[in-house]
Amino acid sequence: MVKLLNLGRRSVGLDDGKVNVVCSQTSSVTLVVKQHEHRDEIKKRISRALDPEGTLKLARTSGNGGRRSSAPEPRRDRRQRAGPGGGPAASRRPDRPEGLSHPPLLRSSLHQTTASFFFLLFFFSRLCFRILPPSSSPPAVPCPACARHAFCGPGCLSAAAAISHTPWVCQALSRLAACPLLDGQPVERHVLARFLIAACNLAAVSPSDFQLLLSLQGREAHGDDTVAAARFLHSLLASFCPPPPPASPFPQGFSLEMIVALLSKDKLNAFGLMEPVSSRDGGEVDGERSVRAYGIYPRASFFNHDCLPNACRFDYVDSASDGNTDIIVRMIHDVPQGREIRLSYFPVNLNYANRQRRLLEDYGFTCDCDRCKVEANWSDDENEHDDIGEDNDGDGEGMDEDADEQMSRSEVGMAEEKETDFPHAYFFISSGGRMMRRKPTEKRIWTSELPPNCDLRDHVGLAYTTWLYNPIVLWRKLWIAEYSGFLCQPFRGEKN
Ligand SMILES: C[S@@+](CC[C@H](N)C(=O)[O-])C[C@H]1O[C@@H](n2cnc3c(N)ncnc32)[C@H](O)[C@@H]1O
Repeated sequence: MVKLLNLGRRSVGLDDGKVNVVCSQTSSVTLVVKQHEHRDEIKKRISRALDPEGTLKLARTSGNGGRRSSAPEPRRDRRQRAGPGGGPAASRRPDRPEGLSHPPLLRSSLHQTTASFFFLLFFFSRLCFRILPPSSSPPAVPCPACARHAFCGPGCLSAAAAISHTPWVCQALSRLAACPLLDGQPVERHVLARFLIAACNLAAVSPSDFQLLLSLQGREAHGDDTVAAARFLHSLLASFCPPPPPASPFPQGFSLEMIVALLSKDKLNAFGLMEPVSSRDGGEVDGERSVRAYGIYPRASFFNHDCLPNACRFDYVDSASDGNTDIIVRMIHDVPQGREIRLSYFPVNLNYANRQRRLLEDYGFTCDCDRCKVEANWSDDENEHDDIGEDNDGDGEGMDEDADEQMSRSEVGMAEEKETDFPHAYFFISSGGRMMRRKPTEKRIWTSELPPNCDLRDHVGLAYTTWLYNPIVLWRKLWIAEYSGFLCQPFRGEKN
């Protein structure tokens, strides 16, 4: 499920000629799904994906069309280690058991799609992906059939048995674990094999959700790596996988073409859910954080990328509340009416060259966002300082979370001198170069007083929860200063 919250002060309006997914429940959010291509296909996809009861409507913009909301990023934090995607009422997966029900916010209007499926875990519960308790009570509940996979409780186990850890999946994963063909293969291929098992299961358990998965962007393999991986996985599945479940529309298993398409969809659309910041024994995770699971959120996959995004997504996988695998997309700042809402597919601190390379390799496009237009003209030296520390993947490892506080006044001054280079930006900082670029009108960004009665604990907590991989943390301090008004708005009771 995708929750969309606008914490800004103005509602976001609509714009003629764009496809908008509109939520009639939240009154203050509109996300414009701006398709770069395949406009008609996207419209069809959206109408297929939405609630036929009409709580969500596909709306053509009509002037001031009221206040709406919609959904699509993948934060496309796909196979990134450490550091980096509601469905049709007609195709719901079985009701989730007590404790795993849908969250109250948008509950009735943004149904969790059954096509949000996940894979991969070690110390995490197989269905909800919460971290498992070390050995204390309540104990983790192992799968009675394979004992390899554990769940955080009986409810989680029984839901998984009907959805994602069906007897077929259980058998397939057990065979996969014992399959010598995977020895010595990169982790990526292990993960992709699990993804294909999950997809094969989805096709049998929920054919309509599988169709939804197929409707996501991505058909062809970008690059030789994907083709080679697809060939390998095709023969791997054929040799070790049990025959597809009887209900499967693919009685012979996936064809090579289907595998290529699925890998491509995964590559373009999967969101990574990161390991917690703390390890299981309570200490800090040493070194890189890994991804604990990937999820494909069909609606969230409508988000396009921007290197200076105006929204970001959060997850709260270890929270005790229901819907812990929901993605929450929050506006970073107010945006003018009609502006497309975009996320960054990776941490924003990557420099121009690395961003372009990654977008081309992973997502198949060249970015010409406003930030890229500006940075394309920067000298190599300027761009070099843009990545965080030594970590060229930009996942933020080792970053001092208070780096932004440490910027000296002279550095602020230097940044001010350059601000005309970057007129559209609210702010952008990089801890490597300790540079800050500010919106020209915000002269007192560092000294703004927070309004009285402003309880920042939740907000700071949110930022901390995700600081290693979420761009917003880079901006946390600035954000608080500049947008203290919106930070003071209540979170409407949802607790994550
Ligand atoms: C997850 S999809 C985003 C939604 C997609 N536009 C759709 O219609 O489903 C990712 C793909 O969208 C396109 N895309 C996303 N952001 C873009 C951008 N800033 N410029 C050009 N294409 C972009 C690329 O083709 C990318 O591989």
